[in-house]
Amino acid sequence: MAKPLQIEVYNPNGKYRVISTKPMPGTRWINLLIEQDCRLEICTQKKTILSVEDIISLIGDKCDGVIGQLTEEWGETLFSALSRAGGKAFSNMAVGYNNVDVNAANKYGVAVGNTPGVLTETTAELAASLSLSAARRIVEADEFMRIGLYDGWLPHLFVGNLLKGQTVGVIGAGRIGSAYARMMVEGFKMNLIYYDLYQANRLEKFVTAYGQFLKANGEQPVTWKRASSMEEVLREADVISLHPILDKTTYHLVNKERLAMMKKEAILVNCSRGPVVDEVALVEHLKANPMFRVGLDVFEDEPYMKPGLADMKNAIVVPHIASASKWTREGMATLAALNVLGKIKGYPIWSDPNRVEPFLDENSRPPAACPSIVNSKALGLPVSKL
Ligand SMILES: NC(=O)C1=CN([C@@H]2O[C@H](COP(=O)(O)OP(=O)(O)OC[C@H]3O[C@@H](n4cnc5c(N)ncnc54)[C@H](O)[C@@H]3O)[C@@H](O)[C@H]2O)C=CC1
Ligand SMILES: O=C(O)C(=O)CO
Repeated sequence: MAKPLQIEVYNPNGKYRVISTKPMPGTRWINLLIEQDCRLEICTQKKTILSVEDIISLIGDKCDGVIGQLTEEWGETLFSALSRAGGKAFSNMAVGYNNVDVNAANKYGVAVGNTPGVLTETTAELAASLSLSAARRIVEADEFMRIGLYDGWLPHLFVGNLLKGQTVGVIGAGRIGSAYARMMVEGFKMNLIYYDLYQANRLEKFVTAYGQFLKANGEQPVTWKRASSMEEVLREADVISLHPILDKTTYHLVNKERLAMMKKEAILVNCSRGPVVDEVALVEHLKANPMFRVGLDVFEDEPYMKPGLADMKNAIVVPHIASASKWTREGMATLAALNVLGKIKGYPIWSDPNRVEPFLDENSRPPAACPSIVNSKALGLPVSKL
């Protein structure tokens, strides 16, 4: 038999057994669970990505709920194991849940939680950082300094792109895409073109009002346009940031043909999910177009990069850290724990998963509701009247 995974146990006599497959930042989430009669077991095994077998061994014979991670494959096998152990609650510590087979969860009556809202600005800030770093070649220049190549100011040294007055393109103007668009429009006075299946009304109103403000102050107003196709964004924008969910419709959304439509000196940023971009095609495109730059937080075969990507000077690569601010990560842990706790306690579902502040206030008790359950309708779960 395989050796049991290392765990840390809180409140051993608690009535409900809750597993967290990873230690998570902060202590509020731990306290909220143990105050509500949960025995909490946190897997502390030194293994970054747990296998399905590892998680089955953690679930064991009795488990009321699991807080899991986006690196885990939550499908038929795990939901049936959780259901056999009496569990009806699972939450990803993430907003994206492409690692979860929601149909399988529905089949076993397991509620699936996620953590929207708390990571919107933090993730958008990383996309903005990558955009700026790529435009101004900050990583290349930093490396140049460190290896002692700087021997004096030169007119051509690390010349990059000015953002002001250029066009920012957003594909997927939901929570994060809209927050990023506002940062780039307001911060750098870029014009906006976006593509989404739905109209981003609030974003359009914001850019209109900001354009009027600039005009009233004698400055060039910013503009917005909702593109009728993704290709229109690719052709027109100077900086393009990808923020859709990952599903069948967005797999390899950016492929060889679409890369070829982009401007030769364009910047592409991906803080959504790796498979939204065909990474092999991207490496070829970067090789053929040295002035084209990318900023990547996510990769097609995480944690690996496709061959050649790491050698490209026109690529900035960071290890899936877009939501990694202390406030956000602690908030994500709290929301994930409250999703599981709420389902165990039979609480209703919070009516607006984007309005998460009441759950995050450290100085008051969180509402008696599950903050965000993605399959609440399919499971017929009641909605909170709060
Ligand atoms: N790199 C990181 O650490 C993080 C990555 N993410 C990723 O970002 C994604 C988006 O998060 P949110 O903005 O909170 O979600 P959201 O649901 O608010 O926004 C997603 C948007 O994509 C649009 N969309 C869906 N299919 C599309 C298509 N085929 N073409 C164009 N647009 C399409 C939707 O209409 C929606 O407006 C998450 O699902 C997750 O995968 C989120 C947080 C952190
Ligand atoms: O929340 C998500 O979807 C992430 O990728 C990590 O924050």
